[in-house]
Amino acid sequence: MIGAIADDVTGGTDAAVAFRRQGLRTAVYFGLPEAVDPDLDAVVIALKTRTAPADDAVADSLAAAARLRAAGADRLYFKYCSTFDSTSQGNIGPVLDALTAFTGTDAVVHTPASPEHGRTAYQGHLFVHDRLLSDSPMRDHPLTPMRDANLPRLMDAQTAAPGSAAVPYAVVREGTAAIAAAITKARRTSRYLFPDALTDADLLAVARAVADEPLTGGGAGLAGALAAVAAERRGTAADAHPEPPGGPAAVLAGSCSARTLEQIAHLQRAGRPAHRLDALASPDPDALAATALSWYDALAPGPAPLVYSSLPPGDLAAVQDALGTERSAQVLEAAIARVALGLKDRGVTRFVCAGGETSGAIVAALGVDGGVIGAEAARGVPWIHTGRGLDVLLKSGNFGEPDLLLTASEAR
Ligand SMILES: Nc1ncnc2c1ncn2[C@@H]1O[C@H](COP(=O)(O)OP(=O)(O)O)[C@@H](O)[C@H]1O
Ligand SMILES: O=C(O)[C@@H](O)C(=O)COP(=O)(O)O
Repeated sequence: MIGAIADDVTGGTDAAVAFRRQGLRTAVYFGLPEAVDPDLDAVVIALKTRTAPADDAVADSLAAAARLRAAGADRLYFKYCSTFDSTSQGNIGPVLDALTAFTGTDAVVHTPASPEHGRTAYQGHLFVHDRLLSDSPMRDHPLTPMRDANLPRLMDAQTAAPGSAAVPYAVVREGTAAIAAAITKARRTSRYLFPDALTDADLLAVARAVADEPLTGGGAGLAGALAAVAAERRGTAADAHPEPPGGPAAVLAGSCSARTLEQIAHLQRAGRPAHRLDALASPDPDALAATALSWYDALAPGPAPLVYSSLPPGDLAAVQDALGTERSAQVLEAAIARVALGLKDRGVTRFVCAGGETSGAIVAALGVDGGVIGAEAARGVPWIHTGRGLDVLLKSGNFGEPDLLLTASEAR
């Protein structure tokens, strides 16, 4: 069994669907489950550790690792963001340091490269489509602004084991044997190795070289490639295509990522009713949620509404300057989570959520502890059928076409 630990819930569903696409029997859990079904091929435990204090992130990740190992996971995967979302305090470094000790390995091959999402790695640098990570909109992320694109340097700033190294593209292009030889040599001096990858074929060549390592990690790209190797070994058939769910819907957005802002604009141009949670007007989650729910109660029956806090970089900076980055995020996450609970009480069963931290707060409030992976509304963005009469779509900030929030919440 492959056991994956994801640092947020959107990343967890992205990894889970990458496993399931290859035909692996996969489950995703939000938070630490009481028990893990041992008859699965892949299990993802999605946590909310990306921006937590490093000690908490380490403790939660180790608890998840122990649970996965007890269920029979002989290989662990640490799923972090394809844009390497982290700060110099972590949490990718501290969590990988702890998992390295847990598994007793001496080197970890990991890469955020996910070519299907436009993330590629070349000469140890991470690109988002045609730009370096540090020139992409990720430089303005509210919690993890990414102002460097050099992966070994980013890693060295947050790990107790500096000396991270890239496996250059010239080696990756030669294929699995060359990659394996380079890893054997590099692991004598470096704990963390970042193979370059421009295509899914590159990731597959890397996956063949590391499929039996006790610990690997990165984005959904390498996770999917490892799943392809596992499926190949056991002759598993690729997955069928399930239908998206129906039911009363609402869109909840707390992501300030460029793509989410486009998707919100698209939704509003289509005439969807929208209400913004304004933390400057009232930095109180209860008051913000009460105002939003009164607005909802006054709506005439119609298409799924949007409740959001998302703002473009300049307006976002004004809120963060006034309230503090951490406090404004906490207030808005708590407010949107309370709105979700209120909407559930009012009969909404289909929640389209934008943003990883935001989605983590929403699933916790709804008491959703995981589910079955359903149809993909966009690449890496599957519906989760929770088995509690609720279906949730947890969209990573930067994923999906501009019309995703609109189409996913259409009447069905
Ligand atoms: N108007 C705002 N002011 C300050 N922080 C905000 C605002 N809107 C959203 N946030 C916070 O920004 C963070 C966005 O992160 P997240 O939900 O993970 O989105 P993404 O998937 O784009 O990274 C959340 O913590 C959210 O509460
Ligand atoms: O790898 C990715 O880009 C996503 O799976 C992911 O981790 C999503 O994080 P958010 O953008 O914070 O939602």
